[in-house]
Amino acid sequence: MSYNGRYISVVIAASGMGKRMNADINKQYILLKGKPILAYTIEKFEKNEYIDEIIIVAREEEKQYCLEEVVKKYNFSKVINIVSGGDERQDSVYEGLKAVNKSCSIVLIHDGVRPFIRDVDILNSIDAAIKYGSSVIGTRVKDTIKIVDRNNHIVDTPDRRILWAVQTPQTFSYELILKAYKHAKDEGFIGTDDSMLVERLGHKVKIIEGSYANIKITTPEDLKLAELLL
Ligand SMILES: Nc1ccn([C@@H]2O[C@H](COP(=O)(O)OP(=O)(O)OP(=O)(O)O)[C@@H](O)[C@H]2O)c(=O)n1
Ligand SMILES: C[C@](O)(CO)[C@H](O)COP(=O)(O)O
Repeated sequence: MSYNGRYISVVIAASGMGKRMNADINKQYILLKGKPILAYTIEKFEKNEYIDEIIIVAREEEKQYCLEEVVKKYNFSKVINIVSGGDERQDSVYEGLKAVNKSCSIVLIHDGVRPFIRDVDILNSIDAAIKYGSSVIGTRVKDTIKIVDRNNHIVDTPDRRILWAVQTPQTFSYELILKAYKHAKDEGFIGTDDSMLVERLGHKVKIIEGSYANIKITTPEDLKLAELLL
């Protein structure tokens, strides 16, 4: 364990309510081939030799379920803490970041509902975060993207060669991401990913090309795709 003497932590955000999934249970606990989505996700980091610890962020009322039905059931020994999340993903991740080990040097932030992350992407994101201070896994946009106005009239067609769709993990020097989260909190800024908070500090974030299979399970169609990918 550990990467060239650096202590590597992972914060897995699993405190959402899955409104777009519209299922009976929160989507991170939906079973795929009998196993919760969240368990597939944790397993990727549990088995990665460079990861030292995993912090799960769960809804307060689901913490016990998460402990019994995911962490204990699948013997995840690297999960050292399950902390309560907040209203927004950003609030949840912040709680996770505050709970990492004091020795943490690099932290990966990952969505609990992205179970198809590959080992190579985890490794590349750690390498890039060590080199540049921050990294984000993403893919080149395949479609042509349009910018539209309030009436859904197209106002611009940006050059596709400079467009990327970003995923997680988003990986940072611990000191930098904590500073970015504190800054965003002080300013009342809510971003849609972690990188935005670091970008706001004026820091350049490195994009690493990942895989289109690293989907975020969001809507019912994604469950069908996930079953195929398994
Ligand atoms: N307050 C929140 C909201 C989201 N998440 C987590 O962030 C990840 C990505 O968010 P998303 O796919 O948007 O999940 P939900 O918020 O659950 O979905 P929805 O927006 O459809 O309600 C998920 O693993 C989710 O559990 C979180 O930890 N805390
Ligand atoms: C962080 C993220 O995974 C990047 O794609 C995503 O922004 C989180 O969830 P969202 O609520 O669907 O934006």
